[in-house]
Amino acid sequence: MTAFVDIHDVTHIYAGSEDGQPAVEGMTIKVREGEFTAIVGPSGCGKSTVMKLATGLQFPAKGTIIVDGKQVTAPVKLAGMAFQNPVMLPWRTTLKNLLLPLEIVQPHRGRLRSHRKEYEARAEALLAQVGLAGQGSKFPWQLSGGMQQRASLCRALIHEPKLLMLDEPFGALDAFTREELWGIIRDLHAAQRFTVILVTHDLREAVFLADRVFCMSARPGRIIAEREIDLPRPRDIEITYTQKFIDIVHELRSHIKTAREAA
Ligand SMILES: Nc1ncnc2c1ncn2[C@@H]1O[C@H](COP(=O)(O)OP(=O)(O)OP(=O)(O)O)[C@@H](O)[C@H]1O
Repeated sequence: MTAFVDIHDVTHIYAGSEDGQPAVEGMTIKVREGEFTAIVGPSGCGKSTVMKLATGLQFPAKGTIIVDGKQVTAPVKLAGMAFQNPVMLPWRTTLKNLLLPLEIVQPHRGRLRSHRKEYEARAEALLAQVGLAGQGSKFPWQLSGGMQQRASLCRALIHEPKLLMLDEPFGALDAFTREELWGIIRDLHAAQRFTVILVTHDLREAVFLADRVFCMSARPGRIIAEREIDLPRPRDIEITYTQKFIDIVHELRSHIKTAREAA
């Protein structure tokens, strides 16, 4: 398989680590272009570390990381990211928060001033896609938590990244809002076919959204199981009540249980 994200035999020790133990050890993950993958595992097993390594925010002590055919030696520009906390700047409107990555990432930074209207139209179109049409002029504190999280997804996608990294993006939301956002990210992925790596504690979320789920061991994290999710697409929420879906969730749960017990 030609991997779009190729993490090969990676070991990482944080410079500030008190015990000098690796956060991840011998970690190998290969993600195909356009694939939606999820990473699950016990708390502290190194899921967020994998995200930081794949996007060039940390560099491994051992092993190689290749994204889109290039070894990662600096922050990866073709990635967009969204986290559990949407972290919007309160003094900027939602639209201006969306445009923020463009003020940082080249070549958009150079083009932004002369092509502002084009970029604003792209931001408005993204807001419409996530059900926030016409909300761009509001400040983030005028939006609900779920609306802010949708806006943060738009911000992650504004520079049309080939890779979307999602670190527990729905973790702080109530169950109904979370499921609503599953539908939104599913539709964005179906329309734009970017590659996704989603870190989540929610096994139902992983199975609902992903083409493949990786299970990690307890720290130092490595992959202990990989599960192809062969449920048909498009998936809607009804699928979460089917026996096949429930069986896959149970299977993943048993891997996590084993990993926790081995810790
Ligand atoms: N900047 C850092 N400096 C030192 N140690 C760190 C740093 N960031 C993370 N760690 C340690 O590395 C290990 C893995 O952390 P990481 O955040 O990747 O785990 P996680 O699986 O995402 O955790 P959780 O599920 O609780 O969000 C943990 O033991 C953590 O304490």
